[in-house]
Amino acid sequence: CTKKAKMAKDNTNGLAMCRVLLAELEAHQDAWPFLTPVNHKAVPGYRKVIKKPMDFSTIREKLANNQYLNLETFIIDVNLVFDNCEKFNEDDSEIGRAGHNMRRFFDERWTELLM
Ligand SMILES: CO[C@H](O)CCc1ccc(O)cc1
Repeated sequence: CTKKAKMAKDNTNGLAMCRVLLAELEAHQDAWPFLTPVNHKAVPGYRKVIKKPMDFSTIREKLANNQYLNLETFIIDVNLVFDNCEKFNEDDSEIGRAGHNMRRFFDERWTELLM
């Protein structure tokens, strides 16, 4: 097959992996802080502190609208969820711990799928 066809296949495989990974993130017991956008009207300071909000439902919407070029651009958005969480929450807090647990789970899973 041509280089272009191989690239297309890789993207298809990459996007299939995004769907598998996102479903597993959403199903994780510690996913609850990340399932929907933070309500910045209800959380003082959030909009000021977190410049690029991201959550799993927004990632799902972007995936459905074909807004991820490949697995890499998807991983950037998932990491944004966890980086925002670390910025706004103490490590020793319910949500802080959930963020660390979810990041560890995600890192282990995508590396397993890719290796
Ligand atoms: C992913 O959750 C966000 O970091 C917001 C966390 C938060 C929301 C309300 C609070 O009273 C405290 C922290």
